[in-house]
Amino acid sequence: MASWDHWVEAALSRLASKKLLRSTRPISVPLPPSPRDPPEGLETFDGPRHWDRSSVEIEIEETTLREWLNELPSPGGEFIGEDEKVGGKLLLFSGNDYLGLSSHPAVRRAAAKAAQEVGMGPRGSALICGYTNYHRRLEASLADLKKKEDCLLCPTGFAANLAFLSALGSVSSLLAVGRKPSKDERIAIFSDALNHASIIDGIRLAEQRQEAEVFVYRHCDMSHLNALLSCCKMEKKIVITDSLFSMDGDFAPIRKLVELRKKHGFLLAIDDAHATLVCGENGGGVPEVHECENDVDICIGTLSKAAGCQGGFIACSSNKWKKLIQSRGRSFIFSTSIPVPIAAAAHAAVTVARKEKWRRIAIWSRVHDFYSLTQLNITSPIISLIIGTEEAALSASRHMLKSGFHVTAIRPPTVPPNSCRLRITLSAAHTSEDIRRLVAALSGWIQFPALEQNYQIASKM
Ligand SMILES: Cc1ncc(COP(=O)(O)O)c(C=O)c1O
Repeated sequence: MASWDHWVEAALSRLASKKLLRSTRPISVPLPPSPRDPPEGLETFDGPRHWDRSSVEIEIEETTLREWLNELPSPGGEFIGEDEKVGGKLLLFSGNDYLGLSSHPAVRRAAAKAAQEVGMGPRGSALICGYTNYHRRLEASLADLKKKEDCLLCPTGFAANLAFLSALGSVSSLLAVGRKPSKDERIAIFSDALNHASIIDGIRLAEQRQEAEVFVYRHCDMSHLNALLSCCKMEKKIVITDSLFSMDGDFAPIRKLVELRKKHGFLLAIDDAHATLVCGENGGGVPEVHECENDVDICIGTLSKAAGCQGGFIACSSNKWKKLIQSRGRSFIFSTSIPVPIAAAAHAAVTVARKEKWRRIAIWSRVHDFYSLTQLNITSPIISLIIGTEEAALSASRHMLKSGFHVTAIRPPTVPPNSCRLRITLSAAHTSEDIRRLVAALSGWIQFPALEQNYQIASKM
């Protein structure tokens, strides 16, 4: 990484000489006198409580349910008849609040307290007036969680990927003083074929500005990646991948990526959006599971999933990257930073998630429950049941809705045509009984290996 250090340093000094080096301006928010003392400290619990259910139970009116059902195009055009009984409660299996933290008292209290004290600020981008101690504290806790030198908050996870990739591209422009970078001077970006849309858009931005050349490797195919890297004569290489793929629920082969990094000397950036707080003893994500935090240079994440809040972040191996991104990351610079109550709530969520380890144990037990009942080869709380055509996936989703489950059909452009699917997400707030009922409802639609096996055993008896 010595050469990357050198290139980033050179890019920073170019920025400084052009008076374009930016830094955030922490501000303190004056506190109005409080009518009564807020509860001391941060409250944590040793197991699920009644409020946890509110993150997976939703209620909708019968008319709304009917509207939902009728909105879905169906070949038969059928709708629920007047005499059909439809419960107004649905069990949610499509959210990303993996640990159920969005309803945690400490998270809600932190948001409410900050809103009472400060209001909804921050009224500007982080470079103008939208950067407070609340933001700084959250950045520090995320840097610590990810074992990185520093961290930069962004308005969303989507914005975080855009900011990182636009800043990355700027390295080649900044170094090619006063002209477009030649092909060899550009950044060679190697990207998994199933990376998240925000990575794709960030790459497109860099490509369009003629700052990068893009090499898309087949999904998780390390031989293909190795071959592409071996053929590439460009100097500034980076590999970027989702760590846990949002639509397929499989993991990137992180150990093999680390081996390839050693061999080819590229910069390794991962989008740990779905694994942060879900994977690893402390919730540090995929790098913590594989004890390779030091081999991952940039770890991007979001606070909108397991943290149950909102906002994105970029944890960087060195503060130089943070300086570069905050000076060149367009979606960071030109967007209002997250509101103070959200920053306060997210900080509480990260703290709670680290302390309440039972939540990680619970979600992985639900993954195991689902596996035991179906024998499907699943590896994470994201379960992708590929159905095929759009019509079939919509019918399956409608069937689940009628059975009391909110499970969405995922269609193009999110996934390729004819690989439409039901995407099921599990949460620590689900119970084993929820999973049993879910599988029973799904089995009216999908043939599971375990049920097939049971059927075969039963028919032989
Ligand atoms: C892998 C991945 N990265 C980034 C994002 C964007 O996160 P956010 O919702 O915070 O914009 C998502 C959200 O769907 C995602 O799945």
